[in-house]
Amino acid sequence: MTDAAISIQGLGKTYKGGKRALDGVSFDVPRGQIFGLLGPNGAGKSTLINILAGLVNKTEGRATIWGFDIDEHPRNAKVSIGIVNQEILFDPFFTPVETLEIQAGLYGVPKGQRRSLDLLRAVHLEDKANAYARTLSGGMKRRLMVAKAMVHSPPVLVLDEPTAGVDIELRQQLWAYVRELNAAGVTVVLTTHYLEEAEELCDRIAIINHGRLIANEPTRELVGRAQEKIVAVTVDRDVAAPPANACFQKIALVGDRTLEITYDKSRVNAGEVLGAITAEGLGIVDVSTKEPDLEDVFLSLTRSVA
Ligand SMILES: Nc1ncnc2c1ncn2[C@@H]1O[C@H](COP(=O)(O)OP(=O)(O)OP(=O)(O)O)[C@@H](O)[C@H]1O
Repeated sequence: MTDAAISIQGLGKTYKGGKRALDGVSFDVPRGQIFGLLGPNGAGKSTLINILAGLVNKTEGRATIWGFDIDEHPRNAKVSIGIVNQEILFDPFFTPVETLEIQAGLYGVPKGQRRSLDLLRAVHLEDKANAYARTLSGGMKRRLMVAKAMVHSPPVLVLDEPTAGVDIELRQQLWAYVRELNAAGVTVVLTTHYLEEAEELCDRIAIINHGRLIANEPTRELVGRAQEKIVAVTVDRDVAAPPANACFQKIALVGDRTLEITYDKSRVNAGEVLGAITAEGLGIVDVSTKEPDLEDVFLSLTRSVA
């Protein structure tokens, strides 16, 4: 028995035809977190989620959901998780409220315990409760998919690329709802290509590339791992050409008096960089630094193991 919301050990998948989609992937999703699963297209994220959903058979390894092994206790594992897939799947001739009632029926939720209207309210679809689902916009359908995944009140919710094709306003609404669910105790796993969102939303991030896990850390530590740092230095006189120095990785003149310097923070510190400027006889008037964002980290990690 594990305390993790999801625990994956040595998970592997080789598709018929020989494609190795997952290779020895192990990680835990701690309970109560918003956990980001990132990776480039084709990295294996959907395969992993489909294994958890019981839609794809793994070839090796183990996975537990809320302590239930997906092979030994598949029913308990299944009711512990709600999954929102990339594809929008529901019958267009049912209304949202009917869609949720049918789904609750499939999960054996007794009528008295169903909360279809509450769920529709939470995803801002209460005024569409009785409209035909096929008349909903793309964003509304996606929100209905989230509500559908929550009918059996699972402790873990997985969202596979939930905001692909959703406009910014709806995306914000969806994230607000994800945060509310998480605040109410639901562990959330999401895959996304929007790195800045993962950075903003997720407590912890795992990165998969070519079927292998290449990072699994608290978001803040992951961001801190970017080694490149940029400092913009404004000096007290016009500079004709940027000075060269071994501690600069790159230097560019971005105005008559502003130099943008990229340095490797594992090798030199900001003091040495500024010292190299003053050693050129230039006075420093202003300094600003740019923190690396997740995009930088992601690119440097995926590049280094490609
Ligand atoms: N049913 C299948 N049969 C054979 N190969 C498959 C199958 N499904 C996926 N693959 C391959 O396995 C690899 C991983 O695919 P997967 O869909 O898991 O990646 P992903 O990270 O979810 O990508 P995306 O973000 O594009 O959805 C890819 O090379 C894909 O082509």
